Amino acid sequence: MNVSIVGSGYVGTTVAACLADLGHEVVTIDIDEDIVDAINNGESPIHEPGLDELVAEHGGGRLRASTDYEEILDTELTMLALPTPSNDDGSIDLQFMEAGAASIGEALAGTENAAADPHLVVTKSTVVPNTTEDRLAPRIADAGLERGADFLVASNPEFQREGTAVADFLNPDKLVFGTDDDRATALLNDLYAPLRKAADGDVPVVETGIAEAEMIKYANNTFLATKVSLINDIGNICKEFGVDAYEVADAIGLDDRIGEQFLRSGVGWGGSCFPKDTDAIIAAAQEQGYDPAVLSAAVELNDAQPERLLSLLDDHIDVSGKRIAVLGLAFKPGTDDIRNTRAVPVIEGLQERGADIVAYDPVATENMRERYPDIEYADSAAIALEGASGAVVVTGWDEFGALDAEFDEMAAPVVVDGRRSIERRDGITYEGLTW
Ligand SMILES: NC(=O)c1ccc[n+]([C@@H]2O[C@H](COP(=O)([O-])OP(=O)(O)OC[C@H]3O[C@@H](n4cnc5c(N)ncnc54)[C@H](O)[C@@H]3O)[C@@H](O)[C@H]2O)c1
Ligand SMILES: O=c1ccn([C@@H]2O[C@H](COP(=O)(O)OP(=O)(O)O[C@H]3O[C@H](CO)[C@@H](O)[C@H](O)[C@H]3O)[C@@H](O)[C@H]2O)c(=O)[nH]1
Repeated sequence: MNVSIVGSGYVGTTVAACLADLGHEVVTIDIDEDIVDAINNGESPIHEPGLDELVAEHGGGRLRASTDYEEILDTELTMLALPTPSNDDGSIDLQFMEAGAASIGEALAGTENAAADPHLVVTKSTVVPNTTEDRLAPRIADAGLERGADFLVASNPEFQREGTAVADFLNPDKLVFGTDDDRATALLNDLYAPLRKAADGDVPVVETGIAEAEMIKYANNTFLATKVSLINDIGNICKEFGVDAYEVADAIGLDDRIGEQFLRSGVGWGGSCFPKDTDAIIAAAQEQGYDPAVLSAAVELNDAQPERLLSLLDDHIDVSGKRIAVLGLAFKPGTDDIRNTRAVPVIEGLQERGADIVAYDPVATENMRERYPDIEYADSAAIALEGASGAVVVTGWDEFGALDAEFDEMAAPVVVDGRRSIERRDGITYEGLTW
């Protein structure tokens, strides 16, 4: 199939490279010329395991990039993989999606191709229910196009995670096709046929309505975010009783109804998706007159975990004027992404207390330096710990688990672990956030 993808960021580039690898001819359209040049030169514009190889193999061949929306005319379907950030009040900002939809409409309207099959426009981005229907289809139609005759719309949300995006896309738990027209469903089936054939096991396909598909994405993300907040709530209770929350989590995870994943308690969830998507669906629900109490509580609890971490440090030392090591800056291990990382409230809490911060992360230092140029960055965890009067673990990088003699170099070995990365041991004052 000939496929176009508007927006060549994390999702657009990963999906494009994987679809090219599965045999489709794919073109991505982005306003960023550096991204376009990189892809055409066979270089991945983003860091994701496995993506470099796919872009190197297909870039400039079955995978191309362009700044020109006219490219979509040679394709049967176009995916919208544009950003859906938050407005100041947490609600979804649809300006990029509406601009992209309008550009698609203008490109399609410029053709003499009225006799051809209608072009399918698929919402890949995460959008609140009814966005495709109420906000995107009308923008496409604004160019003088008729829905059903000139174009169709569908929703096909994406569930990939950062750090495992390629593997997640190629072996998904499920595919969700939100459509209101059999022709759209047929095109999505054709698009994913090679993936379903190549996947490790059976891939269930959920055929549903467009708004249902949009909501499935929010239900998925907010369920997982709330699961982490719930285990954090349970973990905070455990800490009060001197009970090990990880032993408790391992045990309840054996119950299939609970499941073992997303039960790691600690300093909370961050990243480019959970915080923004939780805020967006809460705001959208409130606009409809419904206040989602559990989701709001999940956010409130998540916002409080970094301060709990710091108050455990306060129990042992007055950090004012002291050198304090922050271990881990990325929002999770395996990425250099610092969007909504819990390291930000931790750093700001330490700054408010007058601490002298030294931060370390194996890959996210440069990103954090742009945001906080004035704090000290160490080249290794060992250097960060040297002379420090306290350390906090914010990201669960495996290498922190191997630290040992390095603690002997601290001025006062107080360690507060927000990710259960480090084992309790003699010679250090150790506090686990929930154990
Ligand atoms: N990042 C993830 O892991 C992930 C996973 C699942 C779903 N999502 C969702 O996918 C969507 C995209 O997220 P992302 O992380 O890929 O975003 P991103 O910011 O990495 O990429 C978006 C791209 O769109 C380009 N762009 C902006 N305006 C444009 C326009 N008018 N025309 C063409 N290109 C334009 C930007 O230059 C950028 O390269 C969001 O809704 C997000 O919530 C993200
Ligand atoms: O037991 C756990 C699991 C996760 N987290 C935290 O939760 C956040 C999110 O982690 P993860 O879900 O692995 O990362 P993302 O790449 O943000 O992926 C989520 O967001 C994407 C964008 O919508 C979705 O596509 C994915 O399915 C969804 O998992 C991170 O800060 C983790 O540290 C915990 O604290 N404890």
